[in-house]
Amino acid sequence: MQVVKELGEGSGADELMWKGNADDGGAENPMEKKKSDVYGAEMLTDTDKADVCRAEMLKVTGEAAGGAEKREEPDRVGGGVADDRLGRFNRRAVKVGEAQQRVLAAADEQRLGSELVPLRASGGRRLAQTLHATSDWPPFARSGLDGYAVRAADVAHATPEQPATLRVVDSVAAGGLALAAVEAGTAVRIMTGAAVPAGADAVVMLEQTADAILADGSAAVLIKRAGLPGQNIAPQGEEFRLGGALALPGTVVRPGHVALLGTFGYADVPVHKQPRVAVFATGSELLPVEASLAPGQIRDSNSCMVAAMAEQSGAVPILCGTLPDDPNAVAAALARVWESADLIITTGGVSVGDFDVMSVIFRTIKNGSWASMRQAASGDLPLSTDSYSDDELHSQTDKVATPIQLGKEAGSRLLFDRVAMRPGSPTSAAVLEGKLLFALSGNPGACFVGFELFVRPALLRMQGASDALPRTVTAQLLTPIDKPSPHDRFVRTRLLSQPDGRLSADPLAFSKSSMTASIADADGLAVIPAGAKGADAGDRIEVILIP
Ligand SMILES: Nc1nc2c(c(=O)[nH]1)N[C@H]1C(S)=C(S)[C@@H](COP(=O)(O)OP(=O)(O)OC[C@H]3O[C@@H](n4cnc5c(N)ncnc54)[C@H](O)[C@@H]3O)O[C@H]1N2
Ligand code: MOO
Repeated sequence: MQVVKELGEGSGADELMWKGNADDGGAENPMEKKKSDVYGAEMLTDTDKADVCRAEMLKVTGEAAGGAEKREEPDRVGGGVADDRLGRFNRRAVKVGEAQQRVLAAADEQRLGSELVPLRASGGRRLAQTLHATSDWPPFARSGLDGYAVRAADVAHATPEQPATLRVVDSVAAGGLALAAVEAGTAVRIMTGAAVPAGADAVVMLEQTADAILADGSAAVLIKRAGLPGQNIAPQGEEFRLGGALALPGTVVRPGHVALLGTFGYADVPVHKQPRVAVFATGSELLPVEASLAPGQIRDSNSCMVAAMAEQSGAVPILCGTLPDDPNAVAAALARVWESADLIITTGGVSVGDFDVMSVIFRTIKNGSWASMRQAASGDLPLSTDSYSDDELHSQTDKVATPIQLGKEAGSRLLFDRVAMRPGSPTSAAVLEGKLLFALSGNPGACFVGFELFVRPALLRMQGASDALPRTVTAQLLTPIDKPSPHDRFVRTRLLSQPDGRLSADPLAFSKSSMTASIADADGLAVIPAGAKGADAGDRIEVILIP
């Protein structure tokens, strides 16, 4: 025990981990140079680093090299200090694209059902089925102007000097129907939007006519401009034919769709249900937004930011407040909210610190002991993660009346607990008893990026979006991003239009993982691929658009 403790406080492995994963401020780590020299850390992947850490720890604890594989076995809750440390570091980084695919596959399994909402409330929702035109549109040949419905043949040669004279047989307003048909030598006065009377095949605008009286005293019109068949008439079915598709499932209902659906009589619209998203912030340092600052404490800004982002993704956030750095309290809270949420997001406590509670929760999911922990934390067992071994846990759970299922059997599985990206490398995701759980970093910048890359796509997919991944554009980088990184980097940036119409990316200052200042100004996330160098000014780079 003593040896392990010493390792924890001063090992090169730990410092290497710190260096490799802390945000851009990591460059200021005074140990950086030394550790890079020893391990070539600049280009180590997280997996490499985890391996180095593991190897170092196994060496110190006296285990054979082959023991490393043994350590891949589930690390059990409460398995002792050495196990705990191994569990903390044994997190293999997956690439962003792979992590997104895992999230989308899980979200596919959790697509939400549909509901009918009033048309007025359908804006921003996603259609649950293809909607069709319920009639031709326009439903009748419609005048585009105020004027006279005529037979084009009657006015084919009309000029101001030699106008065509037509007897006016009727007048029709929008919403009405002419009683008389247009026959040779006659016209019907017509208003914009009215149905063109039978017999007419052209409408002449009022400005090209003059009123007249015939010898018999009846009303007439002088047509002073030649007309062509079809002029100023919107034919029936010009825009849509009965049964034609208006919009496909998954389409976001925009104002234009609302207009279409209103046009075709969809008073109620079938849309995907909105995911209910529970949002917890973990961290004993967190104060509610309305509280005054106290020494060492900060306000919980992540919860509301995440809630706003969830809303922007079509979800209904449920703000659940802050949780202390106590795994049992977190497990109990997750269990409590599980019923009323479709997806759960936590922020903070996901790294390797002593109080990183979400890492503990994720380890139980990873090793299949989540259900035990949940049950215990919910009050059925007096469990404390560090006071019970796994065996003790199981022997106690055997005694409870309702047999519990272990995590995997109950539909819980880890999707990833580390991503090869910066910021947000500790971002973790799991399926928790059939529902998606995301543990975003507490660092506001990393929290934001984690949401954009993983949570938003999940929420969109649950609402039926086929194009759930973030949209990207290509832009020219305005200022260099020099720092090499073993992981892809996602740098908050402003997007500007150049005179030639192309886009340029202007990386924002104060854009470290821990910083909040630049989030509000960001139009996009500049993607700087992993590599020994960053990116030069003038490079064409990919930028993820922030909605
Ligand atoms: N030894 C190591 N330390 C750290 C590593 C590592 O690999 N080894 N990773 C670093 C990286 S990268 C990140 S990112 C952070 C992630 O930390 P957590 O996600 O566990 O977040 P916390 O430690 O809880 O908080 C980090 C930071 O953010 C503030 N915070 C937390 N919650 C909120 C909130 N709701 N609203 C506003 N601000 C919040 C918190 O006070 C901290 O300052 O870990 C590095 N460390
Ligand atoms: O760099 Mo962490 O990955 O700061 O979010």
